[in-house]
Amino acid sequence: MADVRDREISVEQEHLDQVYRRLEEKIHEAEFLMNDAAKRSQVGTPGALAERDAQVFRAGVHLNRLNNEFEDFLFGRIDLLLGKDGKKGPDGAYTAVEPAEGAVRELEEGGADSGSGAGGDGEGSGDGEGSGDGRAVRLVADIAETLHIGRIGVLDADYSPLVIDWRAPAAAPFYRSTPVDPGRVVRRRVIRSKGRRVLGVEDDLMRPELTAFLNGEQLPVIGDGALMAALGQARSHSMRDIVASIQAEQDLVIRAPAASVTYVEGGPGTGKTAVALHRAAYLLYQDRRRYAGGILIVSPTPLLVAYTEGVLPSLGEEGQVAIRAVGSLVDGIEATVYDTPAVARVKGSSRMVRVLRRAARGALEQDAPRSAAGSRAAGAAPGSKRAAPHPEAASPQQLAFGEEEPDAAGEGEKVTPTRLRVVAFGRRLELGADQLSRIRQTALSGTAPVNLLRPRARKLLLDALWEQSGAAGRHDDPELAAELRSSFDDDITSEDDFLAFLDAWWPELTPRAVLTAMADERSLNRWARRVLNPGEIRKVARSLRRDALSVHDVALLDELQAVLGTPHRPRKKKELDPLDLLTGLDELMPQREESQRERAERLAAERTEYAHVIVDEAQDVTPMQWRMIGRRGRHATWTVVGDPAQSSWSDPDEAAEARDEALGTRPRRRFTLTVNYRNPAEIAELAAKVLALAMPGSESPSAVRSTGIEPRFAVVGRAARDSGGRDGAIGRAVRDEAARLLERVEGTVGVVVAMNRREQAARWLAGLGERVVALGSLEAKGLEYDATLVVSPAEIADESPAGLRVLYVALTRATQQLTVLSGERDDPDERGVPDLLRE
Ligand SMILES: Nc1ncnc2c1ncn2[C@@H]1O[C@H](COP(=O)(O)OP(=O)(O)OP(=O)(O)O)[C@@H](O)[C@H]1O
Repeated sequence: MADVRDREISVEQEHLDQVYRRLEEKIHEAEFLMNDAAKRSQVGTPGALAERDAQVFRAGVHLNRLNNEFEDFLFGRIDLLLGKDGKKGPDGAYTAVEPAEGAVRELEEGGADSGSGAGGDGEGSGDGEGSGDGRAVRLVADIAETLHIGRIGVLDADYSPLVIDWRAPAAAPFYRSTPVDPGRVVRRRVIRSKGRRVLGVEDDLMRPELTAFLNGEQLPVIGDGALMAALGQARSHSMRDIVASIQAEQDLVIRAPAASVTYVEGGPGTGKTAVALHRAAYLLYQDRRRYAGGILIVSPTPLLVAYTEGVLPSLGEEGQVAIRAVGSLVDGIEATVYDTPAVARVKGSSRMVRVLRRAARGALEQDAPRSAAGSRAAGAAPGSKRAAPHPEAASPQQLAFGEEEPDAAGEGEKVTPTRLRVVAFGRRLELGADQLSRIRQTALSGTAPVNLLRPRARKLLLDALWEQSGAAGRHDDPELAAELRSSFDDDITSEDDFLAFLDAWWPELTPRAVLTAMADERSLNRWARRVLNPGEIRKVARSLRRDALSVHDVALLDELQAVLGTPHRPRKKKELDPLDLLTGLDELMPQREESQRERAERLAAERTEYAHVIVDEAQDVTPMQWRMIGRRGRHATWTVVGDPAQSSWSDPDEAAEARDEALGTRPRRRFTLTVNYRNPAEIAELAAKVLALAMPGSESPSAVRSTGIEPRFAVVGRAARDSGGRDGAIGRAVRDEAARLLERVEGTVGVVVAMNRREQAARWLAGLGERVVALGSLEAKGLEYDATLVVSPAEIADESPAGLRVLYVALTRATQQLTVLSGERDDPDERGVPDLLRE
């Protein structure tokens, strides 16, 4: 068998060598193009420069891709029967899925072919031996086509396919074929290679009943379990692509057409995130022009973004796809602070829409500090100061979630003017507080964005002053009257005092300024009356007095941006070199046109709407966040990926309503993933107990493998507590167990604690190295580790109304080993099993 394996490896090695020779040729071509294009820079016309830029850009992308793909470039192969009515695709391969009539023959043992067709639809399968009249027959077939599958397609010089791109239609059978429904595939092979060397091959036989021949020799089959090998590998802090082992039910989702909304549900570890990322790459491959509008992937945490962001480049896709955490969806802001569950529940609720609308209007009359007019609303510098602190200090729990102490310093305060005085036509005119207030209310009637109403307010002020001046009745001739009015307006609006008044009375508000105004409890009380209760108002106002923005504040800022609007400003002319201006050279020099690359980069940076939006861990998106995400995909198609059983949001119905509003009336298509590829059966079984408590009646996905290693239960002993104090004892127990797990696994260890122990846990683990990390329960979403230590299930479950579901998430992060550490609150039994995890 070892001989056959070696021979098969060298067969694949030969093919890989050929592929690399071809790739090298292509690299030389790309380099030649780059050099050639660079030479054109001598030709100074703008057209030639733009053409050169475009060429360098294309060649650069090509070269970059080719160089990138060199790792693990070729990973699959399928050997196929003759196809029925197949068409050749652009990659030179046939796309027929079903075998042709007569592709499979019956062969009498020791005799000649019977010639009967047993091809299509698995006809002729069964034990493949014996015939009705007692003679032994075998099913035989010739391999008609062999395809190699890789990260990108490579054609030979004569346009025959050396490698098929994994996303091409001809590659689909590599993922879809199963022994139950094999189509044309006889043998499916996964090739493991590193750099230019083939390390191994693993085969699955899709038609075991068949004796197949390739070039006159029987087709050999090597080992099995490429998927198992992939699943058993040690984990690092970045996710790997699954391109070599995508399973049939996952492939259906990845290749689903991108019309409307695609919903994907499935339990922990069923590959939802992996599928979402591969789908982004697939969509770009299918229709690059359509997705030039960009694909946005929304992730719940920056940790998950960091974990997943390497997958797309490994699939050959960069640039068109933006992966953003939900706390970083507004440009210039990266929120990582979490509000307490009680505050998050209010800030995430769609009730906030009314509060924000009222606040945006009310903030004009505030005595609270405002940022300078003209600064870009949502782009206000993160960390800019908030209002003076409330006398009440934040509760310890809030500090645990919020991290930051309330800001101690006040700020230069501006006061809304209550009187306008001007001189016009030699008369002193004055509007008092009541008049000004009436004018403001009139200007604010309707729903137009507040910042766009300033011209209307200005006009109303001038009308009131004009009326007071008594000049209105001076001329009967309408033309003269209009002229007089126009010179009156000019007079007033050129007065510095008037302009200063307008700036102070109707400043351009930024979302950040309004949020700051909401930190004042009295003001918030006014704006939130009959929408929030007094307890909620107090908590929200207090949380807003913290210096750093929370993840939930970001959706509020985005909503405020929509409510306030951004006044149109003419684009600034490009700055010219002063020397050129002096010499007049600027007039002679052709303006350099924006290169294709610069334009692409600028558009990507300015992009606020996308052609396709993928929402990962959608079960956690709050109603306010759905509104924010919805604004980024008003004309998009969507892929929404989630698991209700893992939701940390307390009111799923409200979130579903907001989601439906964001997605509009587009038709929905649903997929469910059913197999857990992450957890061994032993861990999945334990987690299922919590699922039964969290969501009675819901089904857990079936685990695909088992390791024979049962979860371990540890307890912080009374003796340890007595000697070192409670927290000291837990800390020591956590550190010891983490060190034990580090010895037992090759890869990563995740220690999951309740949110308010986050910092504490990081200190407990200090010095144990980079393979181990401490995580707050909400941060564990979507991540995975070789081993996980879950600290005090009861603490995690009691954190919020959704605590049991958060605990379910924590228990489903391990790929190999799990330890549960209980404290007193967990009420462990004599085996150390905490109350929540007992039968
Ligand atoms: N077809 C596959 N081949 C190899 N590995 C796979 C396959 N499908 C999933 N996996 C692996 O299983 C693990 C879980 O996948 P993923 O994180 O995408 O699951 P998920 O459904 O998003 O989980 P959760 O809901 O817990 O976040 C990952 O390590 C992923 O690489």
